[in-house]
Amino acid sequence: MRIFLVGFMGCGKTTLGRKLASRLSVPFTDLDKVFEEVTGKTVPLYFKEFGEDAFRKAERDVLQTSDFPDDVVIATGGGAPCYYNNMDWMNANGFTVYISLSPAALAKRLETADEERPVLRDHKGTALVEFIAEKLKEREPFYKQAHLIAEGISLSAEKLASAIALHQLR
Ligand SMILES: Nc1ncnc2c1ncn2[C@@H]1O[C@H](COP(=O)(O)OP(=O)(O)O)[C@@H](O)[C@H]1O
Ligand SMILES: O=C(O)C1=C[C@@H](OP(=O)(O)O)[C@@H](O)[C@H](O)C1
Ligand SMILES: [Mg+2]
Repeated sequence: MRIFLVGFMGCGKTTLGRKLASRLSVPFTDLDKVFEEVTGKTVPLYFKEFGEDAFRKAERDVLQTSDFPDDVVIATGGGAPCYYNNMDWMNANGFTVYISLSPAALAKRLETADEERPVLRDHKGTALVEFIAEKLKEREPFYKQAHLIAEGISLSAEKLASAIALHQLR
């Protein structure tokens, strides 16, 4: 099965995706990493040089022209489902899982995360929570189109694997 993990920055797509893939004994792919391989630039550098609109176009092309294996776990970038027809495309080309987390929980993780996320700019503290809450409101209608919604607090790869297996049996 081709599993796409979607959700806001910091919900754990990359971290959990790697563990889930290992648990299912399938390869793991991170869309941000594929993006960097294809374009030859890191995501923050691409943002800086070409801006967000160009990044979204390139991200769509990378997603929709990648030759993903049939069995794979793919961690997407937090904005990917919300631009162009990417969410429909993922729903048609795999099984999608939204890892859902509250703005406060996301902020707690993102405040300390060292990976550079240009979309967050330099928001910190309560401004960060407010920024996330606003952005999540815009993005959640897309995330919620996923085949499965998983609560991200204390979510393990084992729990996620079981939830996916259960959903497949329905
Ligand atoms: N289950 C978890 N509990 C606590 N912190 C986590 C958990 N999963 C990820 N993190 C931390 O949150 C940050 C963002 O995780 P990451 O996997 O990069 O999220 P995403 O790919 O969704 O943006 C990282 O610093 C990571 O160590
Ligand atoms: O939410 C976003 O708009 C983005 C999320 C990032 O991925 P993560 O969700 O893995 O941080 C990365 O694609 C880029 O910085 C933009
Ligand atoms: Mg990630």
